[in-house]
Amino acid sequence: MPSADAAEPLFPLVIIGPMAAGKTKIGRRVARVLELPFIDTDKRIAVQNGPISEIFDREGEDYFRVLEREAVVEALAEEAVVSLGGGAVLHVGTQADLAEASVVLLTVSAEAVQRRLSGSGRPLLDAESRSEATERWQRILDERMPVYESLADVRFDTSSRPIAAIADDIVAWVRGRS
Ligand SMILES: Nc1ncnc2c1ncn2[C@@H]1O[C@H](COP(=O)(O)OP(=O)(O)OP(=O)(O)O)[C@@H](O)[C@H]1O
Ligand SMILES: O=C(O)C1=C[C@@H](O)[C@@H](O)[C@H](O)C1
Ligand SMILES: [Mg+2]
Repeated sequence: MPSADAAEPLFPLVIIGPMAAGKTKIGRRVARVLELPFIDTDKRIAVQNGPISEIFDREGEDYFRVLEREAVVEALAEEAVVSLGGGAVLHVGTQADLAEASVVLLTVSAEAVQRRLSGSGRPLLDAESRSEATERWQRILDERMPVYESLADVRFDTSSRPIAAIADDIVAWVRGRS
């Protein structure tokens, strides 16, 4: 993981990590505390194109990734807190763009995530049971973790602490860099 460099621009502040790590909830709170706009790329895609699960069903994952890349490019041009979809970091262009941003990785244990995985529009985790969804989540995480780690400037685990406390830690980290 690269070390913090005070000369780097602070914003956008980008939140990455696996599904249900808390990117949306924690990112929104960080933005509120920093008095910055908040952008969630999944939410933007859904507002413009309909629910993500329907995009996957209708057009397939590759089409979703094209929409996602467009949403990421647009979001990263803004001085904002930006939460990315879990797989957005797979795009090589996004990987290059994140080298210029402040990147926070949120992690979560499989035990904690299992409690968070209700049947809520995550097409890659569609499964008969919560335990099967958690197994899928773990397999996807194992594949992506090296990418997340290579892009992150700092990481916070969300398994066992309240959203507000984690958001405060992120804000303190950001303020410590400026
Ligand atoms: N620190 C936490 N402690 C307990 N529950 C949490 C915590 N952070 C997030 N959650 C809960 O986990 C669920 C997923 O959070 P959130 O939607 O923010 O995750 P995400 O990383 O944006 O997931 P997605 O893959 O859907 O984009 C929500 O129900 C949220 O309330
Ligand atoms: O991890 C992923 O690949 C995904 C995560 C979600 O945030 C959504 O972007 C979508 O369901 C795909
Ligand atoms: Mg989210």
